[in-house]
Amino acid sequence: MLTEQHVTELLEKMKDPFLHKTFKETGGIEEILIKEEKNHVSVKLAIAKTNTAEQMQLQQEVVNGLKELGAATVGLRFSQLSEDVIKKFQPTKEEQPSLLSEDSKTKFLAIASGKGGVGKSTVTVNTAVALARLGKKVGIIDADIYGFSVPDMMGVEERPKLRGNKIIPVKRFGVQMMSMGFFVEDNSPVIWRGPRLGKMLNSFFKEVIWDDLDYLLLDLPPGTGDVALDVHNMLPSSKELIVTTPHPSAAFVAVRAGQMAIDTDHDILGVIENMSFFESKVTGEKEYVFGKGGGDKLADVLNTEVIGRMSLQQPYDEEDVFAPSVYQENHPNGKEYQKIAEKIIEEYGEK
Ligand SMILES: Nc1ncnc2c1ncn2[C@@H]1O[C@H](COP(=O)(O)OP(=O)(O)OP(=O)(O)O)[C@@H](O)[C@H]1O
Repeated sequence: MLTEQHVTELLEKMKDPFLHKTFKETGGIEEILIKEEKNHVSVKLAIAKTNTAEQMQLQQEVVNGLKELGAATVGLRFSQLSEDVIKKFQPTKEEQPSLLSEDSKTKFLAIASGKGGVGKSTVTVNTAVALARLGKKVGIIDADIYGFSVPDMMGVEERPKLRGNKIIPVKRFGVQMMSMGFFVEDNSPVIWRGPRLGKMLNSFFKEVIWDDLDYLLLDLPPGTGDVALDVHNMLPSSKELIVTTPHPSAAFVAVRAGQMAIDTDHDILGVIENMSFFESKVTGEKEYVFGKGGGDKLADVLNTEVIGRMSLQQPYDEEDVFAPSVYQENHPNGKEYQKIAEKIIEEYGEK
């Protein structure tokens, strides 16, 4: 059984990534909480610089270490070590400014679902485009590494360019994006396992020249399996949108995705009910093809609200613009996404 002593022993040996001193030396272990019934460990560590790429690396190390000790889920928070302690150990090198650096103003928003096919990637892409339409600088990381679809949905055929050994993201409709899809040939399957996967995701944060982002949206892998959990644990602190269809069984599995967000210390910003209804073009009548109430039920259980309901409808066909999943601004779903984007901006306290 996992005990506080085991966790302490593990953490005391690990090092602060900037001071290169163990947490035993820096006194950086601030809190260890174990929920025995769920096999969940919550840890708070003080480090010399928070919200950096180094923090992510450490985050991964801590999570892997705790899982090896037997934890099923891990909640990890970081805080700032006091100036006095930092001075005592004198940092060795200056860190480069990055997306995850202290002065970064980028807000993270992850999009999750209980199962595949409910429209999680469609929601990611359209929420990003809607934020960009409101003048925000937006990026997407397609963290659904095995099931990447963002470039395809946005009709992107070009690949990112390199500057030195850094990658410049591809941009369309004002949205910068990075996806595993750019690095595989001919749509072949990705057969990587955990560590390499983690490295790839890490490099999407560290080795990409993101252009001054206001928002970075992350399309998470569907479900609540190992990959989804690993990705959750690797992400910096972020808010989440949970996507479901109105069908009761879809909403039921989505509860678990919501629970995973909570267990990994991510706030749930709201639920999006996709494919809520079909509206007849002829009579304007709504038909509830997949049933009713799934989104409300899910929001209820997760103590949040439904912030958007999308009709079952494809974007309009356009002759000169190819982007199979991007709704136009005047499309009913496009308008609904604008409302969601406004709500997000409000939630992040920008208005
Ligand atoms: N509101 C909608 N109306 C019509 N089709 C939709 C709608 N939302 C999504 N779709 C279609 O449903 C399919 C699945 O959507 P999407 O790929 O976004 O789901 P997903 O949850 O991300 O799936 P996965 O996680 O398995 O990749 C796509 O073909 C998409 O175009």
